[in-house]
Amino acid sequence: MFEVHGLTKRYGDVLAVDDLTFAVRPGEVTGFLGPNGAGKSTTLRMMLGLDAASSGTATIGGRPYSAQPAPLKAVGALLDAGAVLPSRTAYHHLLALAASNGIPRDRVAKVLAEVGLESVAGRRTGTFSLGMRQRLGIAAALLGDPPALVFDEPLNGLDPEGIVWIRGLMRRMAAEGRAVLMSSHLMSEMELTADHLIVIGRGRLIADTAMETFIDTHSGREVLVRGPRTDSLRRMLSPAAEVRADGADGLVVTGMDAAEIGALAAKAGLELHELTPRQPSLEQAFMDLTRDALEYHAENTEAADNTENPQNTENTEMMEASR
Ligand SMILES: Nc1ncnc2c1ncn2[C@@H]1O[C@H](COP(=O)(O)OP(=O)(O)OP(=O)(O)O)[C@@H](O)[C@H]1O
Repeated sequence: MFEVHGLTKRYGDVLAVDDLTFAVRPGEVTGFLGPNGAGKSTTLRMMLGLDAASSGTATIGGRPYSAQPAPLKAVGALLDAGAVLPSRTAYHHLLALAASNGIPRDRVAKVLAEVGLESVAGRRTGTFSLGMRQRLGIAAALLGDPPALVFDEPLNGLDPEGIVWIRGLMRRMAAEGRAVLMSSHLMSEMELTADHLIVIGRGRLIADTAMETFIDTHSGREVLVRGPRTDSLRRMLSPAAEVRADGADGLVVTGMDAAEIGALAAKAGLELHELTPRQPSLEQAFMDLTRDALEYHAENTEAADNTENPQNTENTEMMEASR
């Protein structure tokens, strides 16, 4: 549905997007991830014809955005929720968009109901909260009932109910066969929402893979072990596994599974009080993968404290060349 090929953007000396190639499939929610300044918004703007590419192409359903006869029917997008005339009511904002794209006016009421803004449809958007503006931006994206949707940080400003609603909406849009591309820094939400991930760092593609594969490959599986004799346990497990302390009586072990650790402990006659495989998270996998691509980070962040993950060097293997 979306195809990006060799997409590159230079702003003077800054290479914001560097030879990006990827595709976004229909029927899936694809998460678009990258640290601050990685080039996500620039890529989305080029895909939507809001910025000219220095080189490369971006198409939606085989055509560039500028060649779409009715753009809102081809792709719905929320990039900047603030980009609305403050003096216009929500209803008139959507009505103007519908009129300029040949969309029947009854869609306006439908999308206002869909995003929960019916009761404030007659209010000027200048009086809207950030979350209300986000909902209005989503209504605009849905207006043309398009087969492709792009959302840049759609969760900004949404309350917990709104976040759960967005999750359901994205899943439903994908289940209806649409291609959904969504950027967000909220990893826990992304993990619940996306099927596939495209990760960029410093403008370059660093992963293009299914969510599950991404987490499995980029996050060392950990096992929490507790017992009264952590010193003996540590000696027994390293150097075969990577071991770090967790409180006075615990160890977090990477590189060995719970069964192996349990068997070794039993053989050595070491008492264990806990042996728990820990579910790796998208957040951990993302931080491990993108540590080298961070441009802006504070000192003493958790990312800097994490132990090294030897799998980081295998980033390029994650890219599915066949896609
Ligand atoms: N109009 C512009 N002029 C000059 N540089 C720009 C412009 N727009 C973006 N950049 C630069 O391009 C790079 C990528 O920015 P972009 O906004 O695309 O990143 P991002 O991944 O969306 O970041 P964030 O997660 O912080 O929103 C940054 O170095 C940014 O400073």
